[in-house]
Amino acid sequence: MSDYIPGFGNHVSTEAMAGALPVGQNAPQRPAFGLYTEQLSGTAFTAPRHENRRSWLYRMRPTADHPPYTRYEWAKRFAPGTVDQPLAPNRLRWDPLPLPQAPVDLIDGMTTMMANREPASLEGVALHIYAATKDMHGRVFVDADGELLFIPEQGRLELFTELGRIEVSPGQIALVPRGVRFRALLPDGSARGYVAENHGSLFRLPDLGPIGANGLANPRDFETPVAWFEDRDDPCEVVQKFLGSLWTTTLDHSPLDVVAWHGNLTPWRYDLDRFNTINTVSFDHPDPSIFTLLTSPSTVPGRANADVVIFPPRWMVAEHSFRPPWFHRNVMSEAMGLIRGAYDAKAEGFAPGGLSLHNMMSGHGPDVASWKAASEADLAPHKIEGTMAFMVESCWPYTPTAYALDRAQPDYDAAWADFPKARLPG
Ligand SMILES: O=C(O)Cc1cc(O)ccc1O
Ligand SMILES: [Fe+2]
Repeated sequence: MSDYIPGFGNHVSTEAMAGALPVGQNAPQRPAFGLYTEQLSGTAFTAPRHENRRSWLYRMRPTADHPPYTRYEWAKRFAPGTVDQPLAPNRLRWDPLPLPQAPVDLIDGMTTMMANREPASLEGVALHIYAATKDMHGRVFVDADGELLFIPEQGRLELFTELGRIEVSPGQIALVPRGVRFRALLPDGSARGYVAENHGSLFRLPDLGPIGANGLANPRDFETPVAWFEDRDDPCEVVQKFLGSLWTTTLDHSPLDVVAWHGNLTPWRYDLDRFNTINTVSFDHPDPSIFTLLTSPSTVPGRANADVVIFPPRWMVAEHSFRPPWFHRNVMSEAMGLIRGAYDAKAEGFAPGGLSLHNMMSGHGPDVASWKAASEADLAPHKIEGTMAFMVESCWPYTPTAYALDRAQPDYDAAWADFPKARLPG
């Protein structure tokens, strides 16, 4: 569908028409072909160089030329705000959302499940689930509140963005930067998956520390699309998420009209099967930070605004150890989803497309069946196959939306009921 340029955070130069990209400067007096120059900033102008992200866009019309936005009255489950009554410290889990019966596109098929902080604080993360059955026609979406990490679970997405076209399948993820307009098509007729909306510092690859220079998600496996544009003079609605609400305006042309661009603020996709999973070859279950794919640091060193962690197929070889996740209480808050297969800490009730929330300090870990099986297992090397779970772990506790809270599984606590009591000697 598109050509891609390998690498994470690289300074990319790409043009869909020869001669569109200025050479040796960003803002020529008269850009080629009468194009308009626009800088799109993902970090403050003055961010340290190694964190600074921006791209220069050369487009057929300036983004500035648009009528006023008014409230978008549809997509009632998208960004409705979270519940405002005190939140009980309960563990929560959700069954997958059904695909809509009627034709619904990605925008109207979005359900916000939980969020923390406010977008205006430039911190926090929201988790949405999309379930869509129709291409976006005659409209685009743009998120001023954060970058969007798409985690498909069913069906491919074609993301036609201002900076190029990305096809992403279940088992891959894709990122659309804050402020980049895009249209989503569903080549398989329907699609379902998760979106992590990051209001905080931009996702980056984690430091590897003693792991060394290689491992986990390797930079070369991220793919950025080459420039692509459409020259369309028919009406195009722009739906924008801004400060937690949805807004709409209509242009008389497609804003996907960027003929060339250069910079390091880019969309990308990544195949989760490329993740170089690292784990114990001796004993005990390492902290799940060993599986960090992306991190959005907070202002406190080592305490992430959001870590995106995956649990891929892997060999389990730990000796004399309880191999699945241990029981734990975490100062960080954990939202989890499942892309395929089963998760090794939950024998039942956590289905692909489902979601769970273990907020700050809530006791959780293996359910009774997983605990029993792992406690009695023969500890021969064993490969966990056909699975892909993920976690968006945040230092900020999540609050569900009213829609999500109403639909949480009623019996999730039963996952940890009826553990036999320890038998002390004497
Ligand atoms: O709760 C979970 O299932 C996520 C998780 C996985 C793991 O391997 C260790 C700790 C942890 O929170
Ligand atoms: Fe956990």
